[in-house]
Amino acid sequence: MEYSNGPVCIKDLERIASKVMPSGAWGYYDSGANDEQTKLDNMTAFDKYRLHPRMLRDVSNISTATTILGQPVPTPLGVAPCAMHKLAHADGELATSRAASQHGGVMILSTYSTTSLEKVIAQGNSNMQYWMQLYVYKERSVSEQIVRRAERAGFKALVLTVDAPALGRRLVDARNKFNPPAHLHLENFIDPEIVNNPDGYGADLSKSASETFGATFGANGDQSLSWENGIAWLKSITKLPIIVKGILTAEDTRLAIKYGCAGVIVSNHGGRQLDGTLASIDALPQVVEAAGDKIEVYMDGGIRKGTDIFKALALGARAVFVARPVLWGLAYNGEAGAKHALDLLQSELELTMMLSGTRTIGEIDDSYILEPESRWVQSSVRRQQKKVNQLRAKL
Ligand SMILES: Cc1cc2nc3c(=O)[nH]c(=O)nc-3n(C[C@H](O)[C@H](O)[C@H](O)COP(=O)(O)O)c2cc1C
Ligand SMILES: CCCCCCC(=O)C(=O)O
Repeated sequence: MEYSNGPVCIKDLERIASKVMPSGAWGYYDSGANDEQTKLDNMTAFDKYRLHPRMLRDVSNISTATTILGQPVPTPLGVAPCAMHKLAHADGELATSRAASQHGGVMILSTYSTTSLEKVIAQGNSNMQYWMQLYVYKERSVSEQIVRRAERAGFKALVLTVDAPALGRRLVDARNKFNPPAHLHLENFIDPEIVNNPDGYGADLSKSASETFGATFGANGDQSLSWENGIAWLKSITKLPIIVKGILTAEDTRLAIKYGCAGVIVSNHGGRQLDGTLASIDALPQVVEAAGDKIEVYMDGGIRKGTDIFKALALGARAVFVARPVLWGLAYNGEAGAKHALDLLQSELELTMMLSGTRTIGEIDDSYILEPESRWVQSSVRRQQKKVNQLRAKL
């Protein structure tokens, strides 16, 4: 698809990626679980929160600088962990890492990266923090060695994904009988020192092609993982801060505090795991309230515009992460495309801040947002409904 001046929003990138990617890979990136209710809710739920901007403030200088885990970063916008960036572009995670470095902030690298963690972090600079995403395996030594490598390479935190004891049921992948192309490798498992049977972990994806890769995923993960045997174990083997990804409730937030986590990511895995949960943005307030000032709260899921980022920050997220938009950028034009996706979101955030009368991230709070139950939103909804009814009556 041709855009004379290039894609001007994330939706443009999505359309292009859907055209240029092979259908199996596109389906894998795009799909949510089951009816995809949660995947869709993640995006549409933002619409319920209306902005409540203030005028006539000096907005000649806007800064998106903030701190994450006590370290300064130029922006609260980061890259969520995604498996297999080489499905989008041959340069894969190297391109994403270079793009993210020009932009600054946090990049979370998936364990199921198609580029080794050492190569990915080598593309970074002082504007960047890299966090390593983990799944905990039955064979704990495999997880432990990934932790050791991440520590040696300079990753600043570990992100334990807790919403995937098994892969969600993604009907598109099932229909497509999707398996990644055989030439791709899950490079973090290609290390004879750490994994006795790298192919058992899908390292050589051609070897797992006879079964679905979801089965490969499920076979190794420790489904008995719990707060006691998982978080406490991880804390016993590393000094890196632990962030738990996939939290949707106040109850689990309190447990994350109890077990000494540094932060939680409010996430439903982009709607790819349990279909029917709350949209991330709707789950955020209860997590923020339970977290107080004890741990940092981040969120991902459905962010496609600068106003979405602003709304998440207003509801208490310290930072937000995007997955599919970056993959779409990568599919469009490798490193430049991934950077384009991040640049679009960053510039839209800056514009939203300016138009809302906020100059710093610290100024953005819930006074800039009207929650769905607010009487102003309700009366606007009622007025719209009345117009719809009048139009219907004329038909
Ligand atoms: C193709 C794809 C692969 C993903 N792989 C991982 C992964 O390896 N580990 C993980 O914790 N989350 C993974 N996720 C979930 C994302 O980190 C994130 O939670 C979610 O996609 C955010 O929603 P968004 O895509 O609407 O931005 C993946 C998501 C996608 C779309
Ligand atoms: C054997 C590779 C499985 C990768 C699963 C990654 C993931 O979390 C996803 O949502 O997809």
